[in-house]
Amino acid sequence: MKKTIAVLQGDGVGKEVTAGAVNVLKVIADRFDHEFHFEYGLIGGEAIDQQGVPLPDETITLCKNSDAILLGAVGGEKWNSIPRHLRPEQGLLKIRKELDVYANLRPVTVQGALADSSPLKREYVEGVDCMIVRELTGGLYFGRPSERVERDGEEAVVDTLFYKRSEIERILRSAFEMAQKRNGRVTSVDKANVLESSRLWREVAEEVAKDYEDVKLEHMLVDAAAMQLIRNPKHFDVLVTENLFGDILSDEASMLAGSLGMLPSASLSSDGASIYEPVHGSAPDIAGQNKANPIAAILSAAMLLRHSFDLHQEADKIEDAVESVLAQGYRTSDIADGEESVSTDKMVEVIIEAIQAPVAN
Ligand SMILES: NC(=O)c1ccc[n+]([C@@H]2O[C@H](COP(=O)([O-])OP(=O)(O)OC[C@H]3O[C@@H](n4cnc5c(N)ncnc54)[C@H](O)[C@@H]3O)[C@@H](O)[C@H]2O)c1
Ligand SMILES: CC(C)[C@H](C(=O)O)[C@@H](O)C(=O)O
Ligand SMILES: [Mg+2]
Repeated sequence: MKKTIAVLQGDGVGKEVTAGAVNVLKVIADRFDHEFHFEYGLIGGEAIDQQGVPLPDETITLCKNSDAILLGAVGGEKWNSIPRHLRPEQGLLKIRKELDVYANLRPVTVQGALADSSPLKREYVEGVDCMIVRELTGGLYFGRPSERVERDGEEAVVDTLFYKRSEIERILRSAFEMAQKRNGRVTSVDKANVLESSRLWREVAEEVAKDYEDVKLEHMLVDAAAMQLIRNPKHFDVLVTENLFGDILSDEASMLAGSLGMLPSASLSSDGASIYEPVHGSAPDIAGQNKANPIAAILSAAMLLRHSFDLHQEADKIEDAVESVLAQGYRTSDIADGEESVSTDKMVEVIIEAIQAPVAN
């Protein structure tokens, strides 16, 4: 198979972990006889430094002409004081919008070998297998106006939580379809006791549910969901929610898996290229130290193979390799529990060795 993959490494640890994921994909291409072309593009702080904008037009063109996009992370201290519309994060939001990748899948699975790395007890987290389906191109992040205003003679501010019915419906359909392939349960998370947007969300969820009789729908308020994720994480199969709630709940859920450095994601559009990126950010506190956990980025590459190229055996190979190195005891410092840890590069190296290892008969 011949494919072009756009690589947007971004800033901070984004560069380090994406380099690892690209190396893993090269090894997969070799082993399974595929041709992957990697084309690099600028995004985030690096793009601001080189071209004055967080998402140059060439990057958009590159992504639109590629079969899939592997992204690292954007942002960092250096760009924190520039105007908001020019910040690295705006580049990320813009590429998501340009490609219309509205369905952000964030699987939360707990590796058996890491069940003691979570702050929760092993019995609560072992066997957790939840799919967070986060709406990614609407809500508060994109609603207008979003600006400083003056009210009653003082400085004030307005952000807008805006959704069209069609935007709510399509993400809910993605969640129901996902549940059909999984364990048949959808938890729709909202704040319908307060927000009008959530009331419409709930109405649409009820309507959509009629088309999926094999799926059981429940509604949960977001504050309660945040609590249930800790109290009884195994309760969840597919958790679907709007943009901001999904952002927050997925970082929370990462602690079930032991670290934010473990969680991959896929951002899918209905047609066109999809984006694959770790859930975490540029981690300025550990950037440049060869310390970041590359597993979230590597598992994102596995999601790329599965969702964009239909290469399931290849994706399985990567996921099995990750599982096996963790079982052998390799840990980056975020999951080492104070025990001995390995560098980013070493973790990538052992994962690649596990991929290349001959299959036992
Ligand atoms: N998708 C993205 O590009 C993305 C996502 C989140 C945050 N950000 C940006 O990243 C910058 C830093 O944000 P933050 O510090 O709040 O969030 P962060 O996700 O970068 O880091 C939060 C914490 O998790 C740790 N961490 C993150 N990834 C890790 C990894 N792979 N291995 C080990 N530890 C890891 C960090 O060291 C830090 O302690 C900000 O500019 C923010 O806007 C970008
Ligand atoms: C950097 C930020 C805009 C982004 C988001 O909130 O979507 C990040 O937190 C994420 O989860 O990908
Ligand atoms: Mg986030």
